[in-house]
Amino acid sequence: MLRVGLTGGLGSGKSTVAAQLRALGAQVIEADELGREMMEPGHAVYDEIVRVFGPEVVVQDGRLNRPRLAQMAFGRTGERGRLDELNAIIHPAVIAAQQRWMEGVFARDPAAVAVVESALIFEVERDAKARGESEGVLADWRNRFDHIIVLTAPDEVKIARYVDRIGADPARREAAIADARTRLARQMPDAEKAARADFVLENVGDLESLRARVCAIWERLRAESNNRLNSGSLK
Ligand SMILES: CC(C)(COP(=O)(O)OP(=O)(O)OC[C@H]1O[C@@H](n2cnc3c(N)ncnc32)[C@H](O)[C@@H]1O)[C@@H](O)C(=O)NCCC(=O)NCCS
Ligand SMILES: Nc1ncnc2c1ncn2[C@@H]1O[C@H](COP(=O)(O)OP(=O)(O)OP(=O)(O)O)[C@@H](O)[C@H]1O
Repeated sequence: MLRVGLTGGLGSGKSTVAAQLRALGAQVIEADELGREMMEPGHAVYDEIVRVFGPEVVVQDGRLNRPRLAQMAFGRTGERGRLDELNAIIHPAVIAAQQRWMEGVFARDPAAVAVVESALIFEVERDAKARGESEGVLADWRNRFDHIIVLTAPDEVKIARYVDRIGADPARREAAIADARTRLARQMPDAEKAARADFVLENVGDLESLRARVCAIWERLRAESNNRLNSGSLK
């Protein structure tokens, strides 16, 4: 068994690499997906968001108004926003769900390589400490992962990819770029992420070059997982 974190800033290529790893045989989960599930009506996280942010973040069908919540969380230009409050509600639940998912994967397949894709592996701990929470599930990402893969790219490349991916129409492009910059500003710079990584993938070339480097990393991860199983050194 091997627990791998796949991280990188917005638009760095995490989902792309996650899909490549999945095709090679990794078990992969996306933190964003877990977060989205928990933000659906019927979940405690949803209830807490509505309690803290008020009924204005709910639309008619009872689901959350994500653009409104994003505006409140990240703030309008020049405002601080309320992201810390939102993170404090969502992050502990998402990390706990990641842990449960990994336990399930390894129970089914002790040789599995389990990959958690998340933009915020390092930020979760940094932001929890800033809130004064130095104990608990968020405390140390090193306890949760055996290896970390970090994707990097210049901010302008990341922003362009993000804006293209969300399909912002030309009239909304400037606003989408500003939104991307606001989000990036709340993420750890690439150099700090890379300094904590076991594998750094600079994603500035074409997809084929990325895939070749992902394959090489995959071979090492798979071999290590098998070696651990064979030597009985399950953590
Ligand atoms: C504010 C919300 C409602 C905006 O939703 P929206 O659909 O517009 O964006 P989405 O969730 O798809 O995120 C898009 C990108 O924004 C960036 N981003 C999202 N949350 C954060 C955050 N807390 N800090 C920094 N960057 C973030 C990431 O790069 C992410 O890939 C949502 O992002 C959210 O609830 N964020 C806080 C919880 C969180 O950390 N989620 C991400 C991992 S669980
Ligand atoms: N090397 C590359 N060459 C060309 N396009 C790429 C490359 N890497 C990623 N992309 C494209 O850039 C966009 C963003 O990539 P992806 O969704 O994988 O990033 P992400 O880190 O998961 O983003 P987000 O944080 O916004 O969810 C996608 O449309 C993807 O197809």
